[in-house]
Amino acid sequence: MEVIRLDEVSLWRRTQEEFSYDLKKTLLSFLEGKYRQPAKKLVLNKIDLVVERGEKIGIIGANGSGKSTLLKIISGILKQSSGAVRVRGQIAPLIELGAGFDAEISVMDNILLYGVLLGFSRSEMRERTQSILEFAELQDYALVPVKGLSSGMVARLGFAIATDTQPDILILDEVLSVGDESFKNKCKQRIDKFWDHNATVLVVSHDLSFVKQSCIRGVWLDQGKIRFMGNAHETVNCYLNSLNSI
Ligand SMILES: Nc1ncnc2c1ncn2[C@@H]1O[C@H](COP(=O)(O)OP(=O)(O)OP(=O)(O)O)[C@@H](O)[C@H]1O
Repeated sequence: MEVIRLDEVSLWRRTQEEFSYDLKKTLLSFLEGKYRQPAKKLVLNKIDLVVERGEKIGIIGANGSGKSTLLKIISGILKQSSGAVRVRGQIAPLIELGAGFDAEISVMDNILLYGVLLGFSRSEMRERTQSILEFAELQDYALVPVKGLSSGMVARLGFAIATDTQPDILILDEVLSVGDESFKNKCKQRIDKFWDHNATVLVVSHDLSFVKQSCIRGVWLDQGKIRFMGNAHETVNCYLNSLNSI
């Protein structure tokens, strides 16, 4: 059964330089007749992707190739400029490293907040809090504001929350690159559990051996385009070969 379908999905984003334009400069250049349209970049370029229920897909590629953006489009955080996106089933929240949490409030309150956003009642979430803290190994940090955690700890918290709720579709961004070895193993086991439950898993990772080991299919993104798609081994090898030939 098809759970995700992207047809010719493209996304344009304004380039970062534009953010440094201040209003006065823009107005002045406009008055002088020199106004330029803000530069835009094609971040995703006609992506076609069909994901079947239960697939485990690893998304790889260079920095800036569009991997996280693709996950955001699938999760509905970003809207494509053109093309169609269809997703069937409950999708886990995509919690980016560092973002997504309120840094000023405690770990516990962030867990409750996320739960409520996901539609769980407060009492239900209170029950879940313990298992989330335990999995993330952050029991001693329950009352610490998130800004007091290391980036690896934030990633662990994100992973623990996203995977505690048994979603149909699990989407993970880079979490495995940040966790230490023992946490990585725990993550792998949990991901395997999702596999057993026939959940669909999409992972962005720079950890190519993880992609080879734990994913069935691989997608290699290159400058916003799918450069190669196939079984995970083939995809990783193809990507590595291209790096070696530079
Ligand atoms: N908030 C933003 N506004 C404008 N452009 C952005 C924004 N975030 C990312 N981009 C641009 O979109 C492109 C793709 O970024 P994306 O984060 O999806 O890449 P990535 O493959 O996940 O990279 P990495 O491996 O470094 O995490 C890059 O050119 C980046 O500069």
